[in-house]
Amino acid sequence: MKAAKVVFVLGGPGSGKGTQCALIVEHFGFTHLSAGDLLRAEIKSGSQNGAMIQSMIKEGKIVPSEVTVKLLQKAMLSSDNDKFLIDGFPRNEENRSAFELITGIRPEFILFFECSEKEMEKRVLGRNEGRIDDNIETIKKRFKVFIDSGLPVLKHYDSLGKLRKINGDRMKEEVFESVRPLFTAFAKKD
Ligand SMILES: Nc1ncnc2c1ncn2[C@@H]1O[C@H](COP(=O)(O)OP(=O)(O)OP(=O)(O)O)[C@@H](O)[C@H]1O
Ligand SMILES: Nc1ccn([C@@H]2O[C@H](COP(=O)(O)O)[C@@H](O)[C@H]2O)c(=O)n1
Repeated sequence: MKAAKVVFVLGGPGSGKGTQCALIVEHFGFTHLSAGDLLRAEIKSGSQNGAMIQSMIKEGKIVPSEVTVKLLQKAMLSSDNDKFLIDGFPRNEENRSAFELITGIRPEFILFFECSEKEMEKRVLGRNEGRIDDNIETIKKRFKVFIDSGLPVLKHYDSLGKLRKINGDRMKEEVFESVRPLFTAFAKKD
């Protein structure tokens, strides 16, 4: 597992992480692992953690790291690929340290989409995927959790010189033109 190359993809709810990950997969052959999608699949699977995860997501809270890291680790181990985009993770310092401790992996870099709350709110409310957390009450809670728990993670990686900030407040094609050079450089290095 230590040979795996990981890029963490972060940003507030609706900043466009999943959308840009799909484009990176298409152009650069990464495997996309969304922590949120893995947690939602765990609810659907009837796992004994399902009820707890559902209630945390409904409240916009962060699920205990052990649960999320195990899901990520399982997905990575069952993949043939060695390049992963881990989307929506780490959401707090506990997520970060648990991942490093359990997997022994340090990320190559962190892709961070900066976007205004007004734009993120508009996008999430317009998403129409039937998510239990895409309502104005939960969105406000998710914004607060992002500021309180997510910013310290970004500061940590910034101090290591690993943070790559992208203006996510533009059309998705324009955003991707800022993302592309980071992965072109990474592919050359590889
Ligand atoms: N640059 C963009 N401009 C306009 N709409 C966008 C843009 N990027 C994504 N969207 C739309 O906004 C919504 C949220 O995007 P997406 O799911 O990629 O965000 P996210 O950061 O992964 O959100 P979350 O963390 O809540 O899962 C989707 O409906 C998507 O189609
Ligand atoms: N590392 C994470 C990621 C997500 N969650 C929970 O899932 C919700 C939805 O996440 P998205 O990335 O799909 O927006 C999020 O609000 C958390 O409740 C988590 O606990 N830990």
